[in-house]
Amino acid sequence: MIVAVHPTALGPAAGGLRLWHYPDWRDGLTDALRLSTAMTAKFAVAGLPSGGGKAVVVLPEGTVPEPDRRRAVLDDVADTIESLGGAYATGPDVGTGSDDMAVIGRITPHVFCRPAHLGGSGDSSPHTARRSPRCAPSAGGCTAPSGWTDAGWPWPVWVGSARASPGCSPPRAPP
Ligand SMILES: NC(=O)c1ccc[n+]([C@@H]2O[C@H](COP(=O)([O-])OP(=O)(O)OC[C@H]3O[C@@H](n4cnc5c(N)ncnc54)[C@H](O)[C@@H]3O)[C@@H](O)[C@H]2O)c1
Ligand SMILES: CC(C)[C@H](N)C(=O)O
Repeated sequence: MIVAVHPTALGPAAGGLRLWHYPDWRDGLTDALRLSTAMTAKFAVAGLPSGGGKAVVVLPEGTVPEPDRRRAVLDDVADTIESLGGAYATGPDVGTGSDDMAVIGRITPHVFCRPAHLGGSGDSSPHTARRSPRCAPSAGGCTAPSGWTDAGWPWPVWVGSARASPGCSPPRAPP
């Protein structure tokens, strides 16, 4: 398990927990460092007083942990986060979701996106899915064409459990 805390100058670090397969644990380390840096940029763009962070649990290729084992792993993650005393808070990411945050939240308060019925902010994936089509042109190095809307995407976008509405008309090519 790797927890990467980028800067905390503006506030405690936050970023999701990635539970994913890597050929080697060092690949997970590289991912955690890369993604924590990206979280810093995301918070800066949003004007939020947080630093970037990321947690990665490296699963061996081709393995799927049994429920008991998965639960034990989440407990270990929670213990580690709790030991950091609030310097880092986690949330969902690839391989984890709100229910996993509920498990972590039994051990540490430094977790977000727990299910709404437990008092958390709920699943972040619908919001992410809805906005992803808008971000895609920027990520590709071009700007969105004028008239681009959240619905202006010709194929469904999945993030976690959520699906963004497929577009009613295909986006035009960027100028
Ligand atoms: N879930 C959220 O609330 C949230 C919020 C912000 C950003 N994100 C970002 O959205 C992206 C997707 O996250 P998610 O929550 O949908 O994860 P998820 O675990 O629900 O889904 C990830 C999917 O990607 C597939 N995948 C992983 N590695 C792949 C590869 N190398 N090639 C092809 N497919 C691969 C997996 O099989 C899985 O179907 C991530 O980059 C995550 O950081 C998620
Ligand atoms: C929930 C949030 C931290 C998300 N995983 C992200 O990468 O932005």
